[in-house]
Amino acid sequence: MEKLKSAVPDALKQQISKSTPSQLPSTCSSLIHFFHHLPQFHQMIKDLTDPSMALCCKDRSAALEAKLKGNECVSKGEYPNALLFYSQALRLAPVDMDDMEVNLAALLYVNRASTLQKMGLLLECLRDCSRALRVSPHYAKAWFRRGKANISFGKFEDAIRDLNISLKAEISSSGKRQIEAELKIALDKFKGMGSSGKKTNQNQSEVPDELDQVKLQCLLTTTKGRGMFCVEDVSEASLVHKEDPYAAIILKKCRETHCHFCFNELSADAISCASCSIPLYCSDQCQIQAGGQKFDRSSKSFSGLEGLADDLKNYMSDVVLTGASTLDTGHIAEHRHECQGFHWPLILPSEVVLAGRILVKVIEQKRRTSADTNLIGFLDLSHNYLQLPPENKLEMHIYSIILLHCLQHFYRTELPISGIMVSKLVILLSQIQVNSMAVVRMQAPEVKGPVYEPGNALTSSLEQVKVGQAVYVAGSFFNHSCQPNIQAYFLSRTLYVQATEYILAGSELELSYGPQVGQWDCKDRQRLLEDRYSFTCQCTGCSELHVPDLVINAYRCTKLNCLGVILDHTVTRCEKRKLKLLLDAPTVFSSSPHKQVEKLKDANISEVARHVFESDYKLEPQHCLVCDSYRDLQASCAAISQAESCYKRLQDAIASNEVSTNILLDAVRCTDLLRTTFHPYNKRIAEVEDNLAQAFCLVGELQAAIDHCKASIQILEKLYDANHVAIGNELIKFASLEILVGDSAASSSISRITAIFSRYYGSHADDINPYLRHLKGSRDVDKSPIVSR
Ligand SMILES: C[S@@+](CC[C@H](N)C(=O)[O-])C[C@H]1O[C@@H](n2cnc3c(N)ncnc32)[C@H](O)[C@@H]1O
Repeated sequence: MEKLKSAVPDALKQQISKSTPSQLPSTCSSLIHFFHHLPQFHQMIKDLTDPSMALCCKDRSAALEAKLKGNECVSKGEYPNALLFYSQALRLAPVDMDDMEVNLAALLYVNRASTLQKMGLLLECLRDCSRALRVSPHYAKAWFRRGKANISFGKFEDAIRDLNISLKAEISSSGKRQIEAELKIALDKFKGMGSSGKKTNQNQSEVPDELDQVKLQCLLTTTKGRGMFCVEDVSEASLVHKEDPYAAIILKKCRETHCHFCFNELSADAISCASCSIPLYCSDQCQIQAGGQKFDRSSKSFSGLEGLADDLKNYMSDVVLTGASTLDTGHIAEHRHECQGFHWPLILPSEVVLAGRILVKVIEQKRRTSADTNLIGFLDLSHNYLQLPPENKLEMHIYSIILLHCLQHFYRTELPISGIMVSKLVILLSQIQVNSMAVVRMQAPEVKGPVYEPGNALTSSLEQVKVGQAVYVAGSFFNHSCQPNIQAYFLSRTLYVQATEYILAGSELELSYGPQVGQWDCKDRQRLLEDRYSFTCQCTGCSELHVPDLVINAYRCTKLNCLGVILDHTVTRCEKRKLKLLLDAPTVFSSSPHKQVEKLKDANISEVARHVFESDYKLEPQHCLVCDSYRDLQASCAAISQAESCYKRLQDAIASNEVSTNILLDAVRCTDLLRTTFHPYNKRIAEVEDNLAQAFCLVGELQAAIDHCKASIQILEKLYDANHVAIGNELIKFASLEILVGDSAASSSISRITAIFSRYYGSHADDINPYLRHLKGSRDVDKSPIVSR
């Protein structure tokens, strides 16, 4: 990329850096023309699209090597390693490898199934047996393994059928003897169990999602372009929107750990694409929907075994043909055009590959509806092309031309390489920047046992991890607010949007694109939104004076018992801008400064910044906003920086689980300094209290841990609404500690957490945050305290 960039002549670079959307067809044409005569460019496209050079090819000898390693691990009893090697072999095995006694894929599935069974993963074992049978329906060992798995499952009727088919398919007499012995076990158990061993319905009943009848309208706003509004009142905690992505892609860092279709964590029996070694899926269903090819030849060539009774023949075809369907799922196969021995999807950035998926979907949809194939205007979404830095504009041009060349290897003449087409891709890339959402999962903490056992207290913060990136068409019309009234979350790759408060008819529904009031101060939120999305936030949280923005980074007044805030220059500048906005055009905003004081009396704004409204709206840095006392912030910062190095030592000690008494005592001492320098509601104090709670928990001083955790929550309650999810997350740690000391108050903490999480995630709260289920489970267990209070 860097080489291509530097090869572009300066004059063309200049043109591109200054280009507007309407000039794009011309700048794109010029760059196409330049690359057309550049051998380096053609070499790059060849490298990305030549199947003989692809890194993603199947590899017979590597598959066999991995299989051998798997076998060695099994013989040493190293089952988790064996699992890894068999999965790797399956990923690399060519689908039609029939030059061995048994098809290699079928053999590998059975080997993996037997390993899974040894690891106690019966469902996974059963699925792998069925996959082996879909490739090789007459494979006696696969039926045998399936029979054994069904015995372990207690499904004796199925086990008897599996073993009878295995017996018919097996040719060696020693093999037959082994099967007969297993069959006897199954028959005995079936008789012994009576009806409880009868076939059970494996399908888990799924609770349908209830989408409340919330009517939404997309309307033009005065400051933020289009936005989503509700037509009627929306009650708190109701689901207002649910949508599957137009296109989605897994992030590179999650390729080996998460399903490439649904983005859930991969199961032990993950499956791979039949034609390339890149995507991994958690289930056959995900693989079908993604459009990758399956190890599945049975539907074409299935024939029952000679002399088999009719009911066994039917059973056999049920097992072999289930999941083999090439049923139209309604999904556009998002992997198919990336799976022809090309390895560009592996190399290009995720958002470029995502743009390819969107373009392909547009083409396929137009094909299905026989619409005009002139692909003018892919998606009607906003973009930020004009605001992009020059460097990004050039990169987008180059990537769009590369992507189009790569896609041409699949679509040939259907995708002409023209200035117009490339310009549309450039716009698509900037639409993706503004509109795509990060699909996130709550990182589940490793919980090895009940919460009331030491070591299972959750004192570190729950982290959200980004697993995918997706574009939702209607979801793209929700604007951002730093004080959102809705929350977005994801199950599988589906977007859910839920109201977190009562919303009056005609109001705008706004979610947070990341930053929120209480999390960062106004200038930091604005900076992030400018950098990432190229807009200046116009939300109410960034337009009105309020307590969290005033206190979050504030210093303490030097006068005893005064709660007024002292601000530094940067925060003062930002708050002054808000004040000026209000004074210049109070009618644009919901309330005038005076009214705001009235409105915010409950929120104690006068307690921390009365002066602003009493003395001509004066806001001076380094002076208390209640009593005007002066604080030398340079000296305060110098003192705080010493304390910070002490906290750094504490954090390192927590990370390595080596908290010494000295480090802990130093940190406690420094916290006293922090409390005399920072405003009592300053977020840094909350963070430090949280660290101290974690450290005290690690050294087993649970009461001290509880006290510090509580102190942290009390500060957060000044920064966020009391029912905010950030408080819920902290309360999880608090309840976890309460349980550990046997405090019966844990029960009410858990009730509060449950209420908060239902407000944000409705009936999906436990799925979104698995630790919550764990915590709730503990409430029902009567345990005496491990440490008495
Ligand atoms: C995902 S789109 C939302 C829909 C968009 N308003 C439209 O007309 O298509 C994001 C874009 O909306 C605008 N936007 C969203 N929230 C905003 C806010 N709080 N302040 C200003 N502009 C905002 C920005 O232009 C941003 O790039």
